[in-house]
Amino acid sequence: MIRFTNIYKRFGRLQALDNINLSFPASKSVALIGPNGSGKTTLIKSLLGMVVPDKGDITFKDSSILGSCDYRANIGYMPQISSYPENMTISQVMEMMKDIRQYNKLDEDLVKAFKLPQLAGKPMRTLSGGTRQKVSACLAFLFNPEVLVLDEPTAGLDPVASGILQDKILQETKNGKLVLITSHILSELDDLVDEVAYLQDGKVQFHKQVAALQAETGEQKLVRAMARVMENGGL
Ligand SMILES: Nc1ncnc2c1ncn2[C@@H]1O[C@H](COP(=O)(O)OP(=O)(O)OP(=O)(O)O)[C@@H](O)[C@H]1O
Repeated sequence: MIRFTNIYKRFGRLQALDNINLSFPASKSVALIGPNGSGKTTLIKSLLGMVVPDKGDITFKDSSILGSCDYRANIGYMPQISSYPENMTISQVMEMMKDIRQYNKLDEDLVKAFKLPQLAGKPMRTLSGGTRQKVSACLAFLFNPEVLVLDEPTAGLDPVASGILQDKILQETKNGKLVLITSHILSELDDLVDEVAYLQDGKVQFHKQVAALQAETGEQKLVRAMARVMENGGL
C-alpha cells in the first residue's frame, strides 16, 4: 500500500534518511522503532508531505505522492506534539476539521470511548496533556482514512485510554487499514504490531514480521527480542 524507494533526506551535514527502502501492505500494523534521532519522524513526515525527500520515491497504492496532495485525505495522522487553535473548544476544533475535510463516513468510536462530548466545551489551552492526546487520536481516526500514522500515540495516555486506543488499532487493522506506529515503549507494542522496521542513523537495520523475529530470537516479548538483536549486532 505504501512504498519508500531509495529515500534520502539531508539536514545540513546530517543525513537524516539514508537510502530507505520499505514497503508496507494493507491490513497490517507496523512499528517504526529506533533510537532518538534515528529518522522515524522524518520518515513519517516525508509520507505526510511535511518533509520533501532529496531523492527517491514514495508511492501510495502504486502512485507517487511526491508533488501531490490528494492522497493525504487517506491518511490520518496523530502527531507527537499537537498544535491547535488554543482558544477554540474541543467541539469547535472537531467541527472545523469536519468543515475542512472531505469524507464519506465519520468514525466516532474513539470520540465515544474517550467520552469527548462531556468535555466538548473546554478550550484547547485548558486541556491536560492526556486529553490533548485523546483529541489528536479522535481526529486521526475520525475521517476513516485507509492509513493511520501514529507518532508515540500512547505517550501521556492513562492505562485505560491506552487500552482503548490499542483495541481500536487492532480493530482497524482487521478492517483492512495500514497502521504505522512509532513508540519507544516496546511493551505497548506487544500483541499490537505485525511487523517491525528498525531504523538507526537514518538507515533501515531490518524490517521483519514480529513472528519471524520471535522465531529467530526465541523471545516472545518485543523488548527481549530487540535486545537479542542488538546483542547479535543485528540479524
Ligand atoms: N527540520 C530539521 N532541521 C534540522 N535537523 C532536523 C530536522 N528535523 C529532524 N532533524 C534531525 O534529523 C535527525 C532525525 O530526526 P527525527 O526527528 O526523524 O528522529 P526520530 O527517530 O523521530 O527521533 P525521536 O525518537 O527522538 O523522536 C535528528 O538528528 C534531528 O535532529
